[in-house]
Amino acid sequence: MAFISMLQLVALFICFSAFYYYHIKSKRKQYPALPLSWPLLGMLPDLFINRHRFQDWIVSFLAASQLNFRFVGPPSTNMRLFFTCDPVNARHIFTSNFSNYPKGTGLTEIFDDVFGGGIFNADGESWRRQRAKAQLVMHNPRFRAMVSRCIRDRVERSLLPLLSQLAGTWEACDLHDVFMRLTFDTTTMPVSGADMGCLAIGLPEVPPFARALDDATHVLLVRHIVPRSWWKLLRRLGVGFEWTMAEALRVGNLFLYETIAKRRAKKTQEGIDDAEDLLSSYIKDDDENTTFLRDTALTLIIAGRDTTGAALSWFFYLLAKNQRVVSKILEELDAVKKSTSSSSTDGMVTFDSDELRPLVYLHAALCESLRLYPPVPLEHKGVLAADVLPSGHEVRPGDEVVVSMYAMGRTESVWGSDCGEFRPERWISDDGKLRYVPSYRFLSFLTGPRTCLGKEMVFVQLKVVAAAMVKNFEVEAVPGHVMEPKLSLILYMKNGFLVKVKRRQVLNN
Ligand code: HEM
Repeated sequence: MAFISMLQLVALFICFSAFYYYHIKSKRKQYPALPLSWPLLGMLPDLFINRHRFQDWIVSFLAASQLNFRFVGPPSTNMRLFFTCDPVNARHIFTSNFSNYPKGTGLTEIFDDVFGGGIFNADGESWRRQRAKAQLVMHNPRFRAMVSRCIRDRVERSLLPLLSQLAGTWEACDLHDVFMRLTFDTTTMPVSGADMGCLAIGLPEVPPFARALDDATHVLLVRHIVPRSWWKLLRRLGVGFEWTMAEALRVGNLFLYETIAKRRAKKTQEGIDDAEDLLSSYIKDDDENTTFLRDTALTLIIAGRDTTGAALSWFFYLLAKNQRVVSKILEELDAVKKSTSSSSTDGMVTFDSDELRPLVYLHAALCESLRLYPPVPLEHKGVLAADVLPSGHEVRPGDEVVVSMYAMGRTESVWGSDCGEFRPERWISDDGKLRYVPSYRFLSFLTGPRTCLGKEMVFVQLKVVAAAMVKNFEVEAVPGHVMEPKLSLILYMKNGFLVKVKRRQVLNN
């Protein structure tokens, strides 16, 4: 009897599998771009198969589903993600019904040991208070002047000499690595006052703090993918990738607490003036508690360094493929009264951020690059109360809303049939001025009350670096090098960006 029922069970299983196989096959045929839901596994198999092209996979399923798609994980995990790249939904989530879409407990748990109570991980009153304070210190004109000085100094003393040396040897270099080092230096200095010296001729070994940040960022991504109970167990046991995180936090905290102690000592001995770094401003005003200072400094360093480095990398990747755009940027730069930099940079030309502010084409080209390659490609939000989005889709508590900035930048109904092209002209109106584009369509810096606080600082840095490099060097991508985004929270380049650089003939005005 038991034997027969076992046979029956096997037969039943085979029939069910065959039926399901044909059902899936016909669905695949009908909707080839949409993820399919499997018993026990939900849609995870599609995610796994497409992990090497994660962002483009999201673009394809959102395009095939009128910009909105409900993704479900294995039933046991309660993983319910509502993907959207619909601008009206983005405006609703980030602005009109902002208070219903907090970071959510799922995300705050993932980020807790890295960002602590810092602004990225805060909601409600704590977030409001931190945002007001950060806005005040970052909008201080003396802080802005310090950011401009710092980036120009690094370009003249580190970036141009390094590229000049590489140009002399016609040696290939990884420009992605160069930019990550540069922006690590140019973020850590204004945020914490520490000079990391990552970018120099010979590309010295990066300091342990920089490596710790890389490791922590990687583990944060892994925590997004594996079920919560798994990574929490590994963390309790202190093994696997959670061991890496523990070590990264140890190294990171050592650096941060030492830096805070130095700033405090300086305050006691010499006082602190307005022109100094953000950490000093926090200490000067009300000397917040040490944990808060650590969380804030780390949040701002992570917020600024890799995003800006990734933005520069993708911008030069697009320029390398679009010489027409390079020529137009050069034309615009030729009209600027240039300041020739010091002899240490071999007569190369650099620009001050004030000289670059009026340049429309350069600004348009940077926005165009940020549209196609937003350094933060996805934004997650929790759902407090059940709601109906403007697209008509319902979301309920326990769902996670995932807005794809990467997909929105590549959506025809938002940017037109040439949305895949790099065309800075789309940002310029007929009278030659910058065209107004609502921030819920150009989401690279988010929109609404949580809009990026570093946006102005970013454009200053991007312009000073881009202008100096375009003016003094020709950048050629090494043929055959495959360029694609890495599966990560930031849009890094998976294989780096191998280039060769050549000095450009500079005619001084
Ligand atoms: C190209 C460079 C950058 C891009 C694309 C970018 C993008 C973003 C995005 C998408 C957010 C929203 C993140 C979230 O809420 O989950 C954000 C928030 C933020 N960004 Fe940036 N960012 C960049 C550079 C910077 C820099 C250089 C700083 C300052 C050092 C900075 C400071 C912040 C802060 C403080 C927030 C939190 C705002 C809040 O929660 O109220 N960002 N940024």
